[in-house]
This record gives sequence, structure tokens and C-alpha cells, in this order.
Amino acid sequence: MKPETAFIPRLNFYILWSSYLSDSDGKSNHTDMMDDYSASAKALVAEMQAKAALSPTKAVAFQGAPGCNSNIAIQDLFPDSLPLPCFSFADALTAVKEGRAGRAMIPIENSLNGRVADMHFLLPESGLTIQAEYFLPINHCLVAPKGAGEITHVLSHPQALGQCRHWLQAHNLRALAHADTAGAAAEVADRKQAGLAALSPALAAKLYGLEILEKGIADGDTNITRFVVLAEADTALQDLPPIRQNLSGKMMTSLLFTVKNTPSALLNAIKGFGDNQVNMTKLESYQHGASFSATQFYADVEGEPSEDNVARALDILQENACDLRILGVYAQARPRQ
Ligand SMILES: O=C(O)C(=O)C[C@]1(C(=O)O)C=C[C@@H](O)C=C1
Repeated sequence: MKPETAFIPRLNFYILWSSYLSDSDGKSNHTDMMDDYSASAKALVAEMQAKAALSPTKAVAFQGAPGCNSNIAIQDLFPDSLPLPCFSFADALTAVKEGRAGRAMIPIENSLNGRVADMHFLLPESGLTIQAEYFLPINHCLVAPKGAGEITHVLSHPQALGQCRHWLQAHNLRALAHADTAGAAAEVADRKQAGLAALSPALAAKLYGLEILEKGIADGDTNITRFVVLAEADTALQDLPPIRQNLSGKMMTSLLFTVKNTPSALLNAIKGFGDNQVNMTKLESYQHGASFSATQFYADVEGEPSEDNVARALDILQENACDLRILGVYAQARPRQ
């Protein structure tokens, strides 16, 4: 991504970083913004990291600054845990791999704006498994320092900007991408720049001393993000802080598999799910390798491999696909039908 401009996928406009977010001498601060937490967030990040370091199994890693939605998801699901802020998704997964956190909380899809994290490569590469899912209602606020004046530019995570795309256009606000919603709030708190606001949770406004100018911003009535909890496969659930959530009583299984780009290859691979009455709730495709000759699929199905019908469907999948990998078997947090 060039320092001068950045493109937000799913939003049909370019974001001018340095033309707007530059010092009075014209020097860009792009590198600082992309590579590290802003000053307002640093002390809190350091404090949370220090607490997590004292009790790593109680730590749950997340991408973003304190007060972001992933942090809120952790507070909801693991009230007794120690949230561990990490700057990138890769950092959050590495924290679990290196034993600095027992788990990671990762957003994967949003009801208004679709896919979030690149699970198809992050998860397989990390070797971690999905232990749980969680659905968090998202409540974006427009937040700014006191005296910011008329707002013209809004900084936030590309997902948050995408979830509020129509609202931003209707209010003639220019969107600027940031690593996460709370990090965006910390950034506008540091800059105290006239006309600059952030889209963030109310919690971030509180943490970074910002005013809430508007609440409940979203382009639809239902704005929910699905998160998954990742952990090492051999981590026993009982060794980690308890999960507090209502469950539907069913299980979910997440899979990754590859088929050749030949006629009916996908149809043959997943036929067993329909034939055995197994409900597939998600199927996403990705090009696999550099040749465009095979496609990788990520799928979520209801049920678990120990159920006969799921086992039969998986056998058929195994016969017709390659690289089948079970990414996780976990309790369903929300009915799918
Ligand atoms: O930036 C945050 O607040 C995050 O936790 C990330 C994230 C996302 O990537 O989807 C999480 C939930 C919201 O949908 C918006 C942003």
C-alpha cells in the first residue's frame, strides 16, 4: 500500500492519508499509524500486556487497541480473562502459538459487510483450532475530541467503515482506514484535528476521553459480527477461563478442503452433506496455489464428526477432495435455521 493513498476494499473510493493526516510541515505520519499504537493507547496497551504476561493461560489475544469490538467480545465471553492487545491478526495468533495467551478472539464475518479476517490462510498457517464462536452486536459511535468542529473525515477499521458506508455517504464524510476502531479513536484523540472523528465503540470514547457525537450508526437494523475463539488443539478447555454464553445445544464443524477446477468437482465433494441431511451454513472459495487449477473452500456445517450422518458426509468429502482439514468442532452459539 502506497503511503499517499490506500484503498478500502468494498468501498468505492480512495482514502487520502497523507494529504489529510499530515503534520503542518507536510511530513506524513503514515508509518507511525500503521506500525504501532498511537500515544493515547500505548500506556493502556503496556499495562494490559504486563498483566497478561503474569498469567498467560488467562490471557486472550485480540487484534486492535483497548476498547475495540474484539476486546468487548472477550469481556463478554470471558469476563475472568486478561485481554491481550496485539497490533495485527498475525501477532494475536503468534501470541497463542508462543504461549503468551491461552486463546485468541478473531472476528471472521459481519452481517452487513461480509468476510473479515483471512481465515483460509491465517488459521491453517497458525495450526490453531476453533474452540468456540461468539456473535457480538456491533454499536458504532461517531467520536471526536471536544471542539473538533464540523466533522468532515472519519477514521476507522475498513469493516466498520463498510458497515456504515451509506451513512457516511449520506453525511458527506470522507472515510479513512485504520487498523481497528479503538485505535482510530486513540488516533483522533492524539491528533485533536479539526473535522476529524472516529467510528468506534462507546468504550473506546471513554478510554480515550472523546465525546460521543452520534450513537448506533450502521447501514442496517442488525449489525452483528461473528467471532471465533482459537487455541492450541491440545489445550484442555478446563485449563482456561470458563466461557460464558448461551448455546443452542448443537455443534458446529469448520472445514478446509481443496478441489481441482474440473466440472462437478465441488458438487461431488459436498454431495454427501445434502444426502445425509447435514446443513452447510457457510461455504467460501479461495484460489489455491499460483496456478488457478485448484480452489480451496472453507465450510461450516451443523453437527460434529462423531454423528453418523456427519461422518458419512465427511467420508464422501474425503474421497472427492484433497487436503481436508477439520479446523474445529465447537458448540453452536446461534441457531442457523
Ligand atoms: O476494530 C475493531 O473494533 C475490531 O474488533 C475489528 C472489527 C472487524 O474486523 O470486523 C470487529 C468488529 C466490527 O465488525 C468492526 C471491526
